[in-house]
Amino acid sequence: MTADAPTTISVGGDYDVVIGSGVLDRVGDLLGADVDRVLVVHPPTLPELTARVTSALEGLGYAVHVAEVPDAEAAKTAEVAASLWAQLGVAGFTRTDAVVGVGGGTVTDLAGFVAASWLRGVQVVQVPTTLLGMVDAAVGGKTGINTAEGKNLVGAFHPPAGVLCDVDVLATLPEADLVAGLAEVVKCGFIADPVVLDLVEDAVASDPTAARGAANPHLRELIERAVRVKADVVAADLRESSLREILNYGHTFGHAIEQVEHYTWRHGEAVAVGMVYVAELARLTGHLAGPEGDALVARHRSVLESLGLTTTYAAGRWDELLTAMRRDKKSRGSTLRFVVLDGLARPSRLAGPDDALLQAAYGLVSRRGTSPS
Ligand SMILES: NC(=O)c1ccc[n+]([C@@H]2O[C@H](COP(=O)([O-])OP(=O)(O)OC[C@H]3O[C@@H](n4cnc5c(N)ncnc54)[C@H](O)[C@@H]3O)[C@@H](O)[C@H]2O)c1
Ligand SMILES: O=C(O)C(=O)C[C@@H](O)[C@H](O)[C@H](O)COP(=O)(O)O
Ligand SMILES: [Zn+2]
Repeated sequence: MTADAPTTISVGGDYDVVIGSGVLDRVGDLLGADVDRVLVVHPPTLPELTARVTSALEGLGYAVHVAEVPDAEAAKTAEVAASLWAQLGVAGFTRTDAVVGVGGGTVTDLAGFVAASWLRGVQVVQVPTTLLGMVDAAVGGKTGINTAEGKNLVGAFHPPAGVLCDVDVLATLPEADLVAGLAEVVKCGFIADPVVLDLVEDAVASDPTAARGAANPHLRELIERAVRVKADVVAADLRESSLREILNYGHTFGHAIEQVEHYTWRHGEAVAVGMVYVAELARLTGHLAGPEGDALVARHRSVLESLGLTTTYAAGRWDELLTAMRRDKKSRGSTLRFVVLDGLARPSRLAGPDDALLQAAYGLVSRRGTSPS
């Protein structure tokens, strides 16, 4: 692999994810024909990257409109979505116009949802600027916003026209955000591609500090491997009828933490605890058994903790967590469902486990205090 040459990963032949160094100005290449107007949705934190994308598009002759949205999870609300619909309406966006999301997963989720719902669907090009956005949120067409009752409860499946990942932009990403993105990368290792785990462990062994940042020697390969895992899964099952659920590994408990903590935890931080929770649940329910099962649960803790991720959560919150978990999209009626592992890269499902086992798994990840770091 040449680090400098862009890599293009096709998602089922429908669209491309372009991963490269210094590729940000190529955003126009991903827009389809006939586009006149473009709405660039961005957070307040990225003025320079937004200006680069905007001027690249203006240079190609597009009528560019910009929409600054609140940072992080505060962007994923009905009020913010409604403000963007108003802006599209005033500017006269038609079905041949486009939305471009520039930012982390919160921005690409919002931009994708607004594109999915405007005129029942206009194209969206995603320009993720966080590791988590590149390896997960911007790819695959899950778009959405939160409601007071929970995470991502309103949304649509709306695949992008293209995804542009310029790895150079990760140089300014705070370490905690990069590490949160690594949690989703590690997820791909446990559910589908164990080489990901080997690469993370190798990076930590050679330089634990570098491993947590843009200097991680395997970062480009990790991004590409995680995108391939996601691309293969969503190409086979866009609407999550079955296979796609594996990408939700660790999310039942993780989303519950995010909600209970009022989104003060990063998504990846919550998913890290969620993966340890569900690994313990798999052991308690016999999905993971014997010395191999024990070793796999221990590997969850060791890989995630070696990156500086917390693998425990405050005790005494069970009722709130359970209420939030019941709203998980994998639930069917009153039956809670989890993605569990039967072994490394052998995902399976667990439906309706005993409340006592659910709570016992919580006991195994519980501690005093609430902060993820
Ligand atoms: N749709 C999906 O399939 C999917 C998958 C995974 C996660 N998600 C969603 O993604 C969201 C989390 O995304 P996230 O972790 O990217 O968080 P985020 O969007 O909040 O970004 C994290 C922080 O990094 C800042 N930032 C972004 N790019 C930067 C850069 N290059 N340099 C410096 N700062 C930068 C942002 O301003 C923000 O403060 C959650 O809402 C989660 O539910 C969606
Ligand atoms: O793409 C998917 O499918 C995933 O589940 C990826 C997750 O990492 C992501 O956080 C997703 O937004 C969760 O979706 P939800 O359906 O549980 O809201
Ligand atoms: Zn996620």
